[in-house]
Amino acid sequence: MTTSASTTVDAADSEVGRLRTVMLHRPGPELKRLTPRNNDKLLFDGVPWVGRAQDEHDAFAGTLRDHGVEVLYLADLLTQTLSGDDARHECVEAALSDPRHGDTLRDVLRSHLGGLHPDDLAQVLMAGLAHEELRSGRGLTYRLMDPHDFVIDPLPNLLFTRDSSVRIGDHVAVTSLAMAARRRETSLTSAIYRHHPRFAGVPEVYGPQLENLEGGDVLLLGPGVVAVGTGERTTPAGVERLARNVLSGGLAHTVLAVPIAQDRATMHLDTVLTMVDHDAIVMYPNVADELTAVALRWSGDDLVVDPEPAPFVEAAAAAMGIDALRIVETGLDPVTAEREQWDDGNNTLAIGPRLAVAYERNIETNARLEDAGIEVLRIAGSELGSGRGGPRCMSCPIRRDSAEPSPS
Ligand SMILES: NC(=[NH2+])NCCC[C@H](N)C(=O)O
Repeated sequence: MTTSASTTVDAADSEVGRLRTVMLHRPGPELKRLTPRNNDKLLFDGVPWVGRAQDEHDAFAGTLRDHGVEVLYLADLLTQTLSGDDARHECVEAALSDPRHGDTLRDVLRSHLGGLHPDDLAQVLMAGLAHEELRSGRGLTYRLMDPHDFVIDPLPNLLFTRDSSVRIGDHVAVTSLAMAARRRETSLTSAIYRHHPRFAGVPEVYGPQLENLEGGDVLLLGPGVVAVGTGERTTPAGVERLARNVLSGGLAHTVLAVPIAQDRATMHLDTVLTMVDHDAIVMYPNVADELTAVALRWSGDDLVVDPEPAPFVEAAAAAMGIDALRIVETGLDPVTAEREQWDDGNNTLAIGPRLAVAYERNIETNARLEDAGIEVLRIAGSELGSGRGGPRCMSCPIRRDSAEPSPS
């Protein structure tokens, strides 16, 4: 049996090593900005009941803490980070880089943000700023804006901390988000990793100015093996860049590029499969059965791309050095599977091998997980789920025990 090596450094080399520290974002005022007019643009499928979403999220965090996981909140880290001038400057300039502003409004905003206490600045950077909240607004842009417009757009998808940064080994990849509604998120995560003392000096293996790459597409299949989905969010160029950086830096020996359909239902690889044990995944058969993978490796000083794609499950097992991946299928019949996939039935968060957090509503998938020997910690997600994300994408592991067998 594989045992885990306990670690004291921030690192992760799998999706299932015992989870020690995680970064979450408790939904806040940015969710109150969602209306039927803007929810599509802001990538939510509805208008959540914010108080209930917070209760659900608190229960999620409570479940993690009950299992010994340290929970760090993005909002706290950001507020602490913003007490430094450099971080403040970076985050403010990122908010002001919106070409809609024009010079006059940008100057007004710069002086408004410059006067805010770190607590208030963090709130504005996360929840945005409505036209009517900027009392000092002036100039043509300001005058012609609709009173309902945002001078700074809110970031309701901060909730999905998995997407804006990923641990790969002891490095961090700050990603490059594809959708306009999310792009500014990485200015905040980037500032946290660069300037917060908790993360001082963490080596970076990717950055927000690079080709599109989102954390929901990145799966650490096991030590040395990284699968990266490419579809609606991560581009093939993003996979190639990450592979180059990860392989040349010795953080992995194989990267598997996994094409997925360019659909909302399958926006990230973690919507169709996630790991629940060292050698087991939960996956959506309607899609995942057809998945292929192209293996990338490093030879000498260049990327070597396998000439032929292989079925994903076979390529994954080969790269991981195991006979086969055990597969737990989403749902029951194809319709239940489709419903439970949509409700993030595959988007489970492993706290350790064979121990996973899942939305309670995915009854059939959870039953199948239990039949396969996976303990399921059920959480409510009726409101949280309206952003189309589950326990995995609402969590960014900072530290997991290594999945490598510990030396005996
Ligand atoms: N890794 C994930 N599955 N993330 C879900 C992100 C959902 C978010 N509303 C978006 O569209 O970006």
